[in-house]
Amino acid sequence: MATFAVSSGTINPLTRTLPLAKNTKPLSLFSLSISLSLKASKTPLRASSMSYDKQLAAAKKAASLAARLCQKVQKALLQADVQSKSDKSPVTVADYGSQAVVSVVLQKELDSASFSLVAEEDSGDLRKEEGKETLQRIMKLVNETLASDETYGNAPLSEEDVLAAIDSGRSEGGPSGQHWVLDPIDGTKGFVRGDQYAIALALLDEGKAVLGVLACPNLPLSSVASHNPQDPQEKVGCLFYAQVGSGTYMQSLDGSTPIKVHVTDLDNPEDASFFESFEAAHSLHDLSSSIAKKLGVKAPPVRIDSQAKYGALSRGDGAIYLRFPHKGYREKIWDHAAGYLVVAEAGGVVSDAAGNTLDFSRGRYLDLHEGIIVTNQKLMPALLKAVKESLNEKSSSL
Ligand SMILES: Nc1ncnc2c1ncn2[C@@H]1O[C@H](COP(=O)(O)OS(=O)(=O)O)[C@@H](OP(=O)(O)O)[C@H]1O
Ligand SMILES: [Mg+2]
Ligand SMILES: [Mg+2]
Ligand SMILES: [Mg+2]
Repeated sequence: MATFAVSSGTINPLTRTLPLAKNTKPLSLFSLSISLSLKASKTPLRASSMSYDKQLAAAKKAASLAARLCQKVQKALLQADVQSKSDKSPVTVADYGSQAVVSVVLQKELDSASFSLVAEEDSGDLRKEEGKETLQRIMKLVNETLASDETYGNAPLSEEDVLAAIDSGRSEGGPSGQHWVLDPIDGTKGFVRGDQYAIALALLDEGKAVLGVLACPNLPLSSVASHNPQDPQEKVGCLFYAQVGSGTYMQSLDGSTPIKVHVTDLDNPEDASFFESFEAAHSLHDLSSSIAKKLGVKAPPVRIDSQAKYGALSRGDGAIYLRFPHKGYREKIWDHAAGYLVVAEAGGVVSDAAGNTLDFSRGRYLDLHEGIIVTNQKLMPALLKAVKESLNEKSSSL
């Protein structure tokens, strides 16, 4: 079979063929949820007194398997794999496949009776006549991925199971109970370009983020500041994870010993570097550069896709992340919940442009003031001041 080279941010598709699933015997997700519901716990526990170790292990497994699926697709990416959703944003077989894998793994590993998932994708387009072929491909990918883990080897999912797994992400979330929050591929544009993307999974308990897992298959294990994309020896593939009150850890996606990570302790903004969206349509680059100038930041912006920015910042690759969407854009909780906890547990601060902490308890949207800013505790006061001044200048120039 032909192979693909993914190097220096470009993808060369050489084949349209993906391997067939090893197993074809269908297992209904319904029967799966019945058997798992018998294990459901009836005792609600409060966020502050809980350990989330079991959920964390399940989330790491789910995100790592989803990353495996995404890596396979990114290596073989075809234009035909990229569809446009009704809001014109791209979606690929990997976005759907990743969402299905995470949903199935979480339900298999944990109590499925109380399972609630707030996730980006839904199966609407896949249920249409023209979505049939794509659905077939997603089902094969999902089954191949699950079969690659020995625990799930013998029970392939049917098309209906895959559709149901994707649609389990329709929860509205909210302030009570536990809700998983998933972006199956954050940075789909980066994914399609062959650049950075992340599988971002968080758990909310009573409206607060208590777990955050970020799988970043293309992020170098060493700092992005010293990253050399020409170096074939350079290792990539990071898994960041955080549990409330327990710090943030990073390991390689192929399973190295985890190391505890911290945001930078820099206190001079002149020495800081800052991250922003790769896509200018997603964040006002002019505004970020005006803020950076006020702070005296000398380094040029580091533009990378997705919540990989939160991961990179949590280990001190850069000191500041600025995100100012164009007017009218409403942020979604899955674009920030996991990244928020990864940074907060590494000692960083994430707020809106007015200094308010992010509120994930209000449903699928994040309602906030103007934008999102992220840095360490020492730099935050100066950053807030620069943000306020730049926003005032911007509004008085309109
Ligand atoms: N107009 C607009 N403004 C702001 N943000 C938008 C906009 N459109 C999309 N999105 C969301 O941006 C997510 C990608 O995150 P980033 O901006 O960090 O990455 S990127 O550099 O743009 O690729 C991206 O996440 P994914 O859809 O999961 O890729 C979107 O949720
Ligand atoms: Mg999207
Ligand atoms: Mg996203
Ligand atoms: Mg996405």
